[in-house]
Amino acid sequence: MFSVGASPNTAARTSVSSLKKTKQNSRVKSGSRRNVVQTFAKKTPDGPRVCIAGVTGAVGQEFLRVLKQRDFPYSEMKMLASSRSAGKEVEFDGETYTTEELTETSFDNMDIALFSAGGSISKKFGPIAVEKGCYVVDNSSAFRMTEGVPLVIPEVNPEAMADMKIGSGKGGIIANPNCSTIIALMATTAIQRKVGIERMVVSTYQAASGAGAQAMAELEQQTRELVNDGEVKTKEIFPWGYAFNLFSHNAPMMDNGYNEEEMKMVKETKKIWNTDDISICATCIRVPVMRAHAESINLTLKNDLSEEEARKIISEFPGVSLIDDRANNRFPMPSDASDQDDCFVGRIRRDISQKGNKGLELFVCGDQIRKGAAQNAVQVAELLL
Ligand SMILES: NC(=O)C1=CN([C@@H]2O[C@H](COP(=O)(O)OP(=O)(O)OC[C@H]3O[C@@H](n4cnc5c(N)ncnc54)[C@H](OP(=O)(O)O)[C@@H]3O)[C@@H](O)[C@H]2O)C=CC1
Ligand SMILES: N[C@@H](CC(=O)OP(=O)(O)O)C(=O)O
Repeated sequence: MFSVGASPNTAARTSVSSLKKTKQNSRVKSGSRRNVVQTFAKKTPDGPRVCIAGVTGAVGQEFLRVLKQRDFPYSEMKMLASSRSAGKEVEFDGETYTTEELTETSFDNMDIALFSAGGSISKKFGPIAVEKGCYVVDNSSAFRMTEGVPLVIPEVNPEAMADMKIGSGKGGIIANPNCSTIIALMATTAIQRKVGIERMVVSTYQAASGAGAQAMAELEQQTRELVNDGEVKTKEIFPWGYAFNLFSHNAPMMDNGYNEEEMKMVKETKKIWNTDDISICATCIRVPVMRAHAESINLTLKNDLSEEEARKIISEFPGVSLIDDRANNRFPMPSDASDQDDCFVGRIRRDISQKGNKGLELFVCGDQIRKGAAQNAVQVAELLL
């Protein structure tokens, strides 16, 4: 077993896997499966011109933090949101920017547009940006299943966008996968590569951040109300109480009894792994956690894999750290993953309900706004450089 440090936060950062790979500021090179550290300048005349559509939202704000933390090179930065936010000041990298209303001319002379303003905005403005020669990294689900649009987790399938580079004279759309999908595949891709996965059953425990900044504020408000007044009074985002409660994911329900979030996990996994030869089902639940998702994953493998080998290959995967300390009953928690780049995996064990060494159970936590959204998108943008 792997031991972890005394405090939860130390524990989160202490992992066997940290020895063999880079952490903060690591970059994944196209065509490579390992993180490679590179040093980029920040504001630099030959950097790309970057705009952020949805900068005032939970993901948009995280874009700014991630761009800065990863020293993303840029020559110009433009902040875009709805007309409600036009004129709002945004601080980035020591400069003050005025938020502009997103319009058709917003993408003139831009190289990269990071979109996180919802699917309808992406559908309307994504193609306009591309027409103007801009690369769109889209956080919404608008184009994820569109043929020809790469759906990329840089640690998993950078090759899907290998021919997309700034300076090529054309633009394009790259879709950022659904956050629950990203986190699940960070935990399981090493296993898929090594022995193949026949069946994957996922149960998620999803944070408020996945429903946006207002849902996070409502969870905080309801918690205060429950503690101070004994009842939930504010129900603007969800029709039921969220604090001290949990409920089936709020994505629209489909005819087959699964909701859209669950079906995204099924379809997106197949596209990212480029295979139909896998059975997947998911149950997605919203829990009263602020920003990191957790997922319990049950696998049926195509070939035998021991628990020890599984632990080894998962720990070696870039962007993954282990917290798997049975002696102290210490496994990944959302508080470990919040604000962290890595996804944390633990509870790696044989599924005793399956014969031989073909059944595996594991648990993963990842920050929904970070690796589940903004960080993954910025890593994708790095592949464009
Ligand atoms: N895995 C992933 O890739 C994830 C993707 N997402 C995607 O990102 C989107 C945003 O999520 P999140 O940040 O949590 O949501 P928020 O509700 O926190 O923010 C929404 C953002 O979109 C902007 N916006 C809304 N309407 C318009 C408009 N008409 N024109 C321009 N901008 C507009 C808002 O601007 P204003 O403040 O002015 O209203 C705000 O900046 C989601 O809808 C989803 O599509 C989210 C989480 C994970
Ligand atoms: N998956 C997010 C919501 C979201 O934004 O999903 P998508 O990017 O697939 O629309 C959640 O936790 O609810």
